[in-house]
Amino acid sequence: MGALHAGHLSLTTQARCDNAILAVSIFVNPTQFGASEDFSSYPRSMERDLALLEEQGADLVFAPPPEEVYPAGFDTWIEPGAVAEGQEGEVRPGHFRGVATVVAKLFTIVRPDRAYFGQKDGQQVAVIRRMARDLNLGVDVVTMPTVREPDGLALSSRNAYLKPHERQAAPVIYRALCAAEQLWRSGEQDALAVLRSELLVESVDYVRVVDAETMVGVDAIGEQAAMVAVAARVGGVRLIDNVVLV
Ligand SMILES: Nc1ncnc2c1ncn2[C@@H]1O[C@H](COP(=O)(O)OP(=O)(O)OP(=O)(O)O)[C@@H](O)[C@H]1O
Ligand SMILES: CC(C)(CO)[C@@H](O)C(=O)[O-]
Ligand code: BAL
Repeated sequence: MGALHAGHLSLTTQARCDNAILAVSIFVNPTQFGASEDFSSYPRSMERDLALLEEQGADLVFAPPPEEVYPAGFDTWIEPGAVAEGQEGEVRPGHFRGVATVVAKLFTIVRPDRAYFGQKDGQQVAVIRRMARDLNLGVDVVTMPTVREPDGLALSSRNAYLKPHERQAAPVIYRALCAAEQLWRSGEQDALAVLRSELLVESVDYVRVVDAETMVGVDAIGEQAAMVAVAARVGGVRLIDNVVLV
């Protein structure tokens, strides 16, 4: 969505390496924001973003105005299924409908062979993978690892909202996820026990152990990869993060 940081640039660097042509979209998509969310205040830095993408060797930047993506009378939506019901989908009703619809439009306009998304938004990439498969979109969805600050905080455009003391507190989210991962590595299969470990961070919207592909909650962590997902408010800022247990 723009306000580029090293997390975004990890996607463009990999895409640049894998493909002859690199297209990047910068679009703060109004339909994935709830009425009381931060659409109008969301960080925007188009000139800086364009300079960074030029450095990255992008061939094309698609940065349409909202009315080009949603002209008057626009009224067709993609409604993802169960994969979008929990976690972010539960706290942000309609969010994944907006994400799926705009990503389907971007895929249709740009017609990429491969599309790159970050694991930081773990449910988002699961929703997009499911959509690409279910609708035979012919796009190979590539997931890139979460890029972090040295203290573990996942890079996010919304980190810019953190006040200094909140920025200091925010790495607790990743520390808690690491503690859960360690508990699992030490042989704990009980998903609830993993959850209980240390995931009592600031003000928690949710903390879940889900199947990493379907996003459906699991009781025991078995053969299938599981994702421990957290959304928490640090001060006024809502942050998400996750680790995958494989
Ligand atoms: N720290 C990160 N590591 C890897 N990929 C990331 C990271 N942060 C964002 N991305 C990915 O970059 C793409 C664009 O994300 P987006 O523009 O929403 O950025 P963001 O920084 O996650 O914003 P916000 O957290 O404010 O929603 C998404 O695929 C997202 O998962
Ligand atoms: C997938 C996406 C481009 C849809 O607007 C956005 O949610 C993002 O940048 O993560
Ligand atoms: N990075 C996911 C986009 C959003 O929070 O709306």
